[in-house]
Amino acid sequence: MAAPVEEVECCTGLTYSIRRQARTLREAVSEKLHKNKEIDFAYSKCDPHPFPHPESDRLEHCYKYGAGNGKFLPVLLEQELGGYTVKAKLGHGNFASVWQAEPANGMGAHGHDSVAIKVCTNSKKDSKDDVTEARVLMKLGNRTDGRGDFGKGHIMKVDECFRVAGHFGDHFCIVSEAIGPSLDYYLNLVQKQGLGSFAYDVSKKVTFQLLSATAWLHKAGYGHGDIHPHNILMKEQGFQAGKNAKRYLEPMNTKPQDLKYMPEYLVSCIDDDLTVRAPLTFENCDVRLADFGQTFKKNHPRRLYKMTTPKGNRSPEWAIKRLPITIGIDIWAIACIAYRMTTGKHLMFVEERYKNESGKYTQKRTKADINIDHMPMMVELLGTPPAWLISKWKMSGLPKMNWAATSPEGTLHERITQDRPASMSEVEATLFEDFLRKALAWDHRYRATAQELIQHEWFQSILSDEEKMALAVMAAPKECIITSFFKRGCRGLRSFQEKIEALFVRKEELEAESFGAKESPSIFTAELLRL
Ligand SMILES: Nc1ncnc2c1ncn2[C@@H]1O[C@H](COP(=O)(O)OP(=O)(O)OP(=O)(O)O)[C@@H](O)[C@H]1O
Repeated sequence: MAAPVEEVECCTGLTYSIRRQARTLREAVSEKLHKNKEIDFAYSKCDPHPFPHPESDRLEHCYKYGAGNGKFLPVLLEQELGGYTVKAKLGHGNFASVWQAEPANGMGAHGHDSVAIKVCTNSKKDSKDDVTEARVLMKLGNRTDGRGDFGKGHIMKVDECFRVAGHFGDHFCIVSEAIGPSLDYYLNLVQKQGLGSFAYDVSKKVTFQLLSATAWLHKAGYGHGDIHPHNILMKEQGFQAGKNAKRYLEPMNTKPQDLKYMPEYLVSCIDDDLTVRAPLTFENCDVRLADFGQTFKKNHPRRLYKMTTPKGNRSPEWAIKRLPITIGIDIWAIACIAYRMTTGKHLMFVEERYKNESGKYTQKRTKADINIDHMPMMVELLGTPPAWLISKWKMSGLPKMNWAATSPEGTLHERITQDRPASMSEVEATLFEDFLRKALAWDHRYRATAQELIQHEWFQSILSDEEKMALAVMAAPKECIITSFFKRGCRGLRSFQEKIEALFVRKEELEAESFGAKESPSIFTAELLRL
């Protein structure tokens, strides 16, 4: 008779029963560790917020200071920071606090009398990303696409970087021009004013500028990876942060052992105050794409350890296993933002935290839990995904769907009809739907590129003659542009000698701009032979 399974020895020399016990023990330990981790996490996050704000919890939490990794540098107003004097707080995110500062002795090296200093957290892992962010932004600042750099002006520029010593290691600081409030500020402002959404042409213009910045960025070989309203800043001439209030810390709000690492007070930032600004207008809206902390090379898959993009703006690639994260995630996020600006409603909204019985937000939801809500929402809105994606659906742990019953078109059309602003005509609504469908293609390989989307008819009504011309140049094949560039160089010249010289000058100019390296030699020869 065969021996009972428990008694059989496996290749490790242990009986199955011992292995099973060991596994149970391991699982119990890991569960306990996980629970402890959660309790610790929940403990710090669920501490009473030092100053619960009536509208938001935008004041950073005390746990962002204490001992450890990933903590902020305590900064106070009027403090000296790398040759600048801190004047006001501009905002904070998960990985940095941002301060408006003035050069300690007059005008700064880059001609700005007021700058924004992004003081990054002390974590080594984050610091690597911050250095990457600064390096990429500096590199982008020096890059040209040789076609007039359409869209580059809407990308934030970096002036300089330095490091400051903190309690637990160095903090990397990035100095840039102080730009203005974030798009999120204006979205909250229109909500508060009861307008619901931006004026229709304003939302179109912001989307267009955002797409042109993204098109330039993608052409330069990078994806942004974290496009959301907090990271889209609206340029304001002579921008000054609004009044900052000092909120003095009380010991009861902080852990006693962390007290010595806390700043004396926290500073409320501009985004808290929704009373100081007028809404955006078509004339004054000027986008700057900021926060390149998650930027990635176009052809390299993204690292996933630090994701801050609002979950509702994430593309299906985030949830479906073994799909590459490409620059298509930027396009998806922009489409979601465009919908919110135009209609005042979220295209897809998922709760990022659990709520307790009294309706208060508590811990963060897990990624899997969020996907279970988010993905069926996508199906309902955009219709049935392609067959290959359905085959990956199940292994990605997503909820079972009755694919036969899902509508192939989805409810996007009905949603637009229901949510569209009164100023959007029937024709415009059709164009808007077409724009969204192209940007929200399930398959990232068939999703429209930023370059294609800025040429979309939906934008035609708001484009200036200059912009139309720039778009035509971008759309023209490289060969045509180079040929006309050589031809223009010889225009009006009579002598053979002058024409040859002009062609050589143009050739050198092209080489200097490293534009059309492949095409220009043959076109140059052809033009030379034509003389
Ligand atoms: N140059 C600037 N001018 C004006 N305000 C700025 C500037 N840079 C950043 N801010 C403000 O500071 C906030 C936080 O900055 P940023 O998004 O770069 O921080 P982060 O920690 O990397 O954020 P995230 O958590 O999104 O990764 C922004 O939402 C914006 O309001």
